[in-house]
Amino acid sequence: MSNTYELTLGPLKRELPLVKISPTTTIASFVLLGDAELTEYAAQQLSKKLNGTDFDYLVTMESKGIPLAQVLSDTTHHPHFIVLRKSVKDYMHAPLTAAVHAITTSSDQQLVLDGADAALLKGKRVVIVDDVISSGGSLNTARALLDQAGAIVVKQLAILAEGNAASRSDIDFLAPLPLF
Ligand SMILES: O=P(O)(O)OC[C@H]1O[C@H](OP(=O)(O)OP(=O)(O)O)[C@H](O)[C@@H]1O
Ligand SMILES: Nc1ncnc2[nH]cnc12
Repeated sequence: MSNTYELTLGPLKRELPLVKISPTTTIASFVLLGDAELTEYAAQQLSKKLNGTDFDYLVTMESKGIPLAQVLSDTTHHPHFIVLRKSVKDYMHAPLTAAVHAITTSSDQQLVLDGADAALLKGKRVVIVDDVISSGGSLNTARALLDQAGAIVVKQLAILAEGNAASRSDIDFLAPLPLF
């Protein structure tokens, strides 16, 4: 078996390294951080999926979602977006926290919504955006925090839907990504 998977996204091609993450699962590692060209292209394409969607804020998750949300924010003229962090910081005020299980991380993790951001999101229409949706664990936890804040999730976007996520009808994405 080759040790990379060729991802094609419109005119762009990337060789993703295959990485065994458990005895039964190998992923094609998609690390968006640092790939400005792909981030820009993906944001342009995802913005088309938001045509006609009325929303107040984009919400993403630390860390690989951040550059994508930044560019998408610019493209869609929504200058302020919200980041769910992976740890509590001393500068946060009354943060909301929830446990998260993502396919890439076996240890315990959490997602954190700063209380100031939670107050901002109350009653607001939000779009969740991430680089990859796989098990859906991160998305579920993000939704739980947004529910707690009283936000209304109107769309869920990702560049790639990995494994079974590609057959979900409640997310919009640009390409499937196989598991191996
Ligand atoms: O659907 P899931 O199984 O939850 O997987 C998707 C999540 O996994 C990745 O983040 P990761 O946990 O690798 O963290 P990072 O972005 O900080 O690298 C990705 O950016 C998603 O947030
Ligand atoms: N294939 C992948 N590469 C990087 N991060 C991921 N998170 C979930 N699936 C991933």
